Amino acid sequence: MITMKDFIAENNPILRQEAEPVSFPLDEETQELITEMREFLINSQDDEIAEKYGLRAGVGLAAPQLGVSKQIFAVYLVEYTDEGERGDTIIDQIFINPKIKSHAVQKAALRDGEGCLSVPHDVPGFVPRPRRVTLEYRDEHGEVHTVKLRDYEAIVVQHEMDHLKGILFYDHIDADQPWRQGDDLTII
Ligand SMILES: O=CN(O)C[C@@H](CC1CCCC1)C(=O)N1NCCC[C@H]1C(=O)Nc1ccccn1
Ligand code: NI
Repeated sequence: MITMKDFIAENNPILRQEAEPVSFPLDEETQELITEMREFLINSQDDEIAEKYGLRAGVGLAAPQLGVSKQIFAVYLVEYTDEGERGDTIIDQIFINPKIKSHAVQKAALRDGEGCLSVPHDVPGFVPRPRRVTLEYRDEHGEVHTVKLRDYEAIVVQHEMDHLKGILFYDHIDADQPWRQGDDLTII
């Protein structure tokens, strides 16, 4: 199973590389990787398992974070009830060779900024991203899908897309005024 020791260090050059496209049908190794990436996200959001294995809870994971420079990321986003029970699944998906086909001009940023499982320290500041994106990707079977995402889901997917392009969230933070909220920035 994937644990935090499988994450490469923040200064590892692989995190700054452009990841390679994946060919289909997927080979055994890639299929195994994909299964493990999704499992990691599910495990990391299970309090007991996360506690037992020292996992940082994550909602998304990109292959380059594990030192694998392939255009693959996983997102596992579920709703939680007030009692912390697992609710509806919002996104449970493997994205392969993803492409942003179009995006809104309007920007959105998370109120508390972003973090990254590959960055073991806080970097404060808004991370402005297009508020809506249209994403085309292949699933693990090679099927092509196109989805429109907005707000939090759009932010998560763009954070992962950045990893495939060697970009880290703090590359987007305004160095002079990290918490500057221009009039075209929606805080969510
Ligand atoms: O590339 C992928 N990463 O670096 C994992 C990141 C991805 C998110 C960061 C901002 C948008 C996508 C991640 O998930 N986090 N960032 C570091 C610590 C918090 C954690 C997080 O937001 N956890 C979470 C959120 C909701 C439900 C469960 N867990
Ligand atoms: Ni990240």
